[in-house]
Amino acid sequence: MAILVTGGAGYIGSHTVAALLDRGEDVVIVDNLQTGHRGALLGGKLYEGDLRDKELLAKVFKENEIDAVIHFAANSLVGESMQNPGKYYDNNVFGTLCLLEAMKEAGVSKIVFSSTAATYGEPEKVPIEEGDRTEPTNVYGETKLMMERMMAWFDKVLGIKYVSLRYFNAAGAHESGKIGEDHRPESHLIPLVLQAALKQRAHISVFGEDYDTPDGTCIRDYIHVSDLADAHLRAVDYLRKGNNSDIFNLGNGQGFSVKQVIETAKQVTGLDIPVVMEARRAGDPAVLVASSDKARSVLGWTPSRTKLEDIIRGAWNWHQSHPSGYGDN
Ligand SMILES: O=c1ccn([C@@H]2O[C@H](COP(=O)(O)OP(=O)(O)O[C@H]3O[C@H](CO)[C@H](O)[C@H](O)[C@H]3O)[C@@H](O)[C@H]2O)c(=O)[nH]1
Repeated sequence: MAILVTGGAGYIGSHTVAALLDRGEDVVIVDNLQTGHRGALLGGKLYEGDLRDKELLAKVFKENEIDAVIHFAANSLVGESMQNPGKYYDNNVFGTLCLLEAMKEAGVSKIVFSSTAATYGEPEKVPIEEGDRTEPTNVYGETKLMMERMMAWFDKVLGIKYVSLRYFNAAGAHESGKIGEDHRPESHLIPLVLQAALKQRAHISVFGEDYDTPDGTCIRDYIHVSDLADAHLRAVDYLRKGNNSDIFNLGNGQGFSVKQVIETAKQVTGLDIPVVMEARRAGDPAVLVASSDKARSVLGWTPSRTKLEDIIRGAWNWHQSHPSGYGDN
């Protein structure tokens, strides 16, 4: 039996594919390679194409004995979603509908879903727990919440079981040094800081130092991408054992400020990183930190790469050895 990974050539998808291959799973990937990279795949059988292509999906389910799906394929840029909402409803929401319909047709009843802390919006308290209010403040978070709700109804009506994993700030790179983070354009803090260290950009901008936090900059929960990958494998096992659908936060449980990230990057790289203070970025909550107690107790998940310094060192190794990311692919 194989596991279908949609969006498997993306950042978190490719690390999950690597972890699945490591434990000997058969892996089938569907990726349209719009934001993913062929070079990020360390193995598996790739179908290059889009979830909204119903014929392609029918062919994938026909040609492979798929037992479970891990669903990453989506657009995930908050800023872009606020400029082009239709793109997010189409690719994320309609794409997920096509996938669930294809699963129904093929009789596949297990799906692990890549969700986000952006489903909560401005948190009502910190650390955030799964039962807390979900009121997204951007279209990206809204579409992910809609996708979760769609899965809940496909479970109630058709018995398709899901595990939704709400990640906080994915960071770091694979221990092998072969795969890492390559977004174009890059908008995430750690890769941007490291690109500034490599002199690929003139400086790192800090978006706001007047937040209600100890040093005035935003606090986020940075979680290693390989720890995230491990949680997906545990979620597949959880569903294979016949458990019920559920939602889990995935984070370190520890927050670091933008200034702490930059200081740590300076130490790890031993390089000067020019910093420019700028205005707040729209829609950034001051503090986002996860309670991952539920994932720990129910899935037995324990993140093992929790030191910010180690997370940044892994990312630095990747950036140094791949200064142009995956190059043209
Ligand atoms: O050049 C930059 C880039 C980011 N930041 C700051 O660094 C922090 C982290 O920003 P990222 O863009 O790296 O990450 P976000 O917290 O905005 O977003 C992440 O978490 C979101 C959930 O809240 C979504 O899941 C999203 O996809 C994911 O990247 C924020 O306070 C941001 O303002 C800067 O100061 N300068």
